[in-house]
Formats: sequence, structure tokens, C-alpha cells
Amino acid sequence: MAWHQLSVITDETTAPDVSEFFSELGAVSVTYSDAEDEPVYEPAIDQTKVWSRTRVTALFELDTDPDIVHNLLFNQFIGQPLQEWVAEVLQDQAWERAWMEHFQAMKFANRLWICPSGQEQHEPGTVCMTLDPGLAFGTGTHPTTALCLEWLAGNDIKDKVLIDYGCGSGILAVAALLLGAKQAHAVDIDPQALTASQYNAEKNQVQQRINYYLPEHFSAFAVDLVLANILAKPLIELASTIGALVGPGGQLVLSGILNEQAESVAAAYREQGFIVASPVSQEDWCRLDAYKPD
Ligand SMILES: C[S@@+](CC[C@H](N)C(=O)[O-])C[C@H]1O[C@@H](n2cnc3c(N)ncnc32)[C@H](O)[C@@H]1O
Repeated sequence: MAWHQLSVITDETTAPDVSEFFSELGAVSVTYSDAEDEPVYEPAIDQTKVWSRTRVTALFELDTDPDIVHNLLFNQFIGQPLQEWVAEVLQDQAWERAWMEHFQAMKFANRLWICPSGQEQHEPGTVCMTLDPGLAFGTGTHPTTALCLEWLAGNDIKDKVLIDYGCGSGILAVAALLLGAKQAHAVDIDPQALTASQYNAEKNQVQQRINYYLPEHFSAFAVDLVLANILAKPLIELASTIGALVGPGGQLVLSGILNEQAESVAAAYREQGFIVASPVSQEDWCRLDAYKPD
């Protein structure tokens, strides 16, 4: 899937407002980077991680018109420092896959190893998942995946039935099965993700306990645990769909959420009857753990 990547340079005071404006216009994610290539954060503004000259970058779905976003943005911020507008199309989820070259064996919660083929770890008391992500997202190097793997390895999921909504490489479903879950249902809009998940399930010999679905072929049923590492916008849009997949007393783990988006995602799931815990953060990203009362 391709995206419009739209970005502009502004100052540290204006950057949060530009970010919010991009989100209001429908951006699926907004990130900051240093426009001056400064190696360190300014200590005084460390908490917001905004540099003195900041490039604010937003990803929009392809049906967005970049010229309309440009005009609305520059009208909204007349008289404020906006420079070096860049509009480009990112092909084929390159933004999600760029991290893959850095993939190496990693351990989560002292219990779970995720290893590229040929780098398997055989440490007593741990389980090891071998992973070839192919072209699908998910090796554990990205904070959104790492946060979910920490949860899986740190909680008792023995004999649970789970849904991995937005399965990518299948990393969460397969890791859960290796950690003792009974059965997994992997759902993704990208057929390539389902192929990668199937490949990884076979590689780890859990293929008897996993099923794969495109969302349109998935008839809802409630399970013990739902993991959904997709972005904040689809998580909010899908709140009633995903919420209905969790049975009474069941657990929900949501990821792919920027720290500043946590409250709006939590609110959407509270509306579905969930008790939502405080966010758990790693870098700019956070995970929300929720529970559906009996
Ligand atoms: C950030 S990746 C997560 C992959 C993997 N679960 C992980 O934790 O690393 C998000 C995945 O969700 C899928 N996705 C995005 N929107 C979706 C939707 N509305 N329904 C189902 N899957 C979706 C994408 O195709 C992608 O594979």
C-alpha cells in the first residue's frame, strides 16, 4: 500500500499545533524529526522531543489531495514559520519496512527470543521463535511490536484463544502459540501478510493451531485475548469491531499508538465497555492494555 508523505519545517512552538492540524485533516501518523540534523535533544524541551527547527511529517492515505492539505495548512498558519514543504509518495509500505535490515536476535521479558533464521538462541527457560518477515511488518525491532511481545512474554497466556488483528508477519500470533496459547486467528487486510504469517507458523511448527483471514472473510466470534498493533486511526474506527471480538473477562492489547494519541484511543475503547490501564510507552509509541469485565 502506498502513502502520501507530507512534511514541513517549523519551530518548536508551532510544531505541536502543526502535528495536531495534520491529525485533524486525517493523517494516519505524524512524527517529528530534527531539521538541522542536531545529534542531541534540547534538554529544556526534552519531554516533548521537539527540536528548535523541526520537520513535522505526516502520512496520509492515497485518496488525500496533497495540494488541499498544503493550502489548508498554510492558510491556518499564516504569519507563522512554515518552510520547505515536501510532498512525496511512499511506495509499498517502505516506511514500515525500513527497519528490517537492523533485525537481529532479541529477548523479551526473559522468556521469549525472536531470532532471524540461523541466529536461533537455545537458552534454558526461554522459547525461541524463528522469523523471516518477508515483506510483512513485524520483527520486534519496532517499538510497537516490541511492546506487544513484552506483554505476551510477561503474562500467562497458557491455553488462551487469541486474535492477532493486523498480523503482519504473524509475529504476535506465532509467539503467543509458542508461549502456550491454544489457538490463534490471524487477520490482515494485506494478503502478503497472511502468506508471511503462514510461512512463519510453519517454520515454527505451530501451523496446526493458527487460521488466517482477510477481514471480509472473518466472521466475528469472541475470544480470550485480542492483540491489535495497527495505527491509532484504524484502532479508533474499528473500536466496535475489535471490541466485540473480546469475550467477557477477556483481555485486549492495543499498539501502534503515538503517545499523544493514547487518550483518544483509550476513550474509544472505554465507550465499548473496556477498563483501560495507563499507557505503557517505548520511545514515541505506547501500548494500551484493556480488560472487558464479565
Ligand atoms: C504495524 S503492522 C503490525 C504487524 C504485527 N502484528 C506486529 O505487531 O509487528 C500493522 C498491520 O496491520 C494491517 N492492517 C492495517 N489496517 C488494518 C485493518 N483495518 N484491518 C486489518 N489489518 C490491518 C497492516 O496490513 C499491517 O500488516
